[in-house]
Amino acid sequence: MERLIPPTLSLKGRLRVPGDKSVTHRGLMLGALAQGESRLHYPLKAGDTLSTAAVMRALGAEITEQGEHFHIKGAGLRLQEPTDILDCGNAGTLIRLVSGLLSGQEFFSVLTGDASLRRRPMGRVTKPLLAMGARIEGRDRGNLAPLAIRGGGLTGIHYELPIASAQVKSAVLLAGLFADDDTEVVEPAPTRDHTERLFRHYGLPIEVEGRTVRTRRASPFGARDLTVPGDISSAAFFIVAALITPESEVLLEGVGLNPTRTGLLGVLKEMGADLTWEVTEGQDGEPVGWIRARSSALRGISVDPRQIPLMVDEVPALAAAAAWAEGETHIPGLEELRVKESDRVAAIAQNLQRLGVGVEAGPDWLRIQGGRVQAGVVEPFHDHRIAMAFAVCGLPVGVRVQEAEWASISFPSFWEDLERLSNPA
Ligand SMILES: O=C(O)C1=C[C@@H](OP(=O)(O)O)[C@@H](O)[C@H](O)C1
Ligand SMILES: C=C(OP(=O)(O)O)C(=O)O
Repeated sequence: MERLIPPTLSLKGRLRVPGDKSVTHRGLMLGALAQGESRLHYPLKAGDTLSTAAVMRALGAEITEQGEHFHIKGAGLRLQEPTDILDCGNAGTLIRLVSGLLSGQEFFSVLTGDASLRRRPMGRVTKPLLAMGARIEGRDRGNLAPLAIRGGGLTGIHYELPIASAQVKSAVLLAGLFADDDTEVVEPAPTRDHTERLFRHYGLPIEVEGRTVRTRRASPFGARDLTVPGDISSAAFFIVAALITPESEVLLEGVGLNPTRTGLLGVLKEMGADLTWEVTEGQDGEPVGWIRARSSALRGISVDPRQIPLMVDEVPALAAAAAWAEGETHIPGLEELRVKESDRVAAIAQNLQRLGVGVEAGPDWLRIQGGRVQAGVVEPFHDHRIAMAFAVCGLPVGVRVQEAEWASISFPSFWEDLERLSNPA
C-alpha cells in the first residue's frame, strides 16, 4: 500500500507514542517464565511483539489482551514443548532472545521467521549458546534460521561479546538462568540494559560491574505487574519531523528515557536542535519523561561512532535530519545496520538519492550532503524504520511512501498520528 504525504506546513501537538518494543518483548518472556498472574500495562501491540505473545503462548503461557494491558498467566521456569514450529515473523529480538530461553529447556523446538529474518545472522547467538551446551542446528552451519534447538544441561560461561549487541547479551543472560555455575557477559561498549533492569524487577539474579554482567541459575519466581514506557525509537520520527518542518512544536509524553537509548537526543542537540527533555518518574526500573522538539536550523556534524549503539535503531531518523541540515553529516560505526530488517546503510542511501539528496555510503558509514530535499517516491525495502524515516524526510516537500504497511511492525498508529499532528499546505 502506498501512502501519499502532502507537503506539510507545520507539525503541532502532543503525542503519547506506543509502548517500548524492547521492554514489551522482554516483559512477555519474563511474565511467561514467572509463576502466577500479572499484567503488562501499555505494551506495544504491533507486528513484532504480537509474534512474541504467540510464541510464548505456544510454549505454555496464557496471554490475553484485556483493554490497555496483556494479562499473563506464567508457565513457570519449565515451559512446554511446542507442537509446531515457532514463527518469529520479522522480529530479530524475539528469535535471538527466545533462542537463549529455549537453550535452557529440555525439549525440541524450531524457530523460523519471514524472509528478512531468515537472512539475518544467528551465529552471534548460536555460538555462545552452543558453548553453554545447547544443541542447535540451522542453515549455513547454524548461522541462519530455521534453527532447531534441543536445550538443557547448560553450564555457565564467561563470554566477551565480539559486537555491541543487547540481543546477544540478553540471549546469553536468559540461558544463564538455566545454567550450572555463573554466566558472565562482557560488552565491548554499553548497549540497552532493559534485560538487566527487568531481571532486577522480577528478583532474578543479576550483578553489573562496569561492562560485565553476571547471572546464575534462577529459582522459581513470582509474577509481577510491569508498566511499559513509550518507545523512544518511535518518538524519534516525530522529534525529527518537528525539527525539520517550519513552525513546528511537538511534545512527546510518557517516553522511556533510559540513558542506553537516548544517543539520538545528544547528537541532534549537537546539530543545533531546539530539543528539551526531562525525566519525571521512574517506572518499574526505567526512567520516563517528556521530550519537546521545535523547528530548528540544523547543521551537519561528524557523529561520534561511540554513540551508535545508544541510538542504533534511530540512524534512519538521524539521516532524515541530516538531509535537512546545512552542510555535511558524517555517520560512522554503522556496520550493524547492514544486518537489520534491511541493509539500512544501502536503504538510507538509495532513498536519500530518490529525494535528490547527495549521499555517499561506505561499508560502515554514510556521508550526507544536507540542505536540499525534493519531493519523490521512497521505497522501504520491507523495513518499518525506513518507511517511517523517509515519510518524515519528505514531509516538508511531500512524498509518496511505498509499502507503508510495514510501519505496523513497531508503530501501527504512525500514519494516523502523523496526519493528526500535520497541517498540510
Ligand atoms: O535488545 C533489543 O531489544 C534490541 C537490540 C538492538 O539490536 P542488536 O542487539 O542487534 O544491536 C536493536 O537494534 C533492536 O531493535 C532491539
Ligand atoms: C532492528 C530492529 O528490530 P529487531 O532486531 O528486533 O528486528 C528494529 O526495530 O529497528
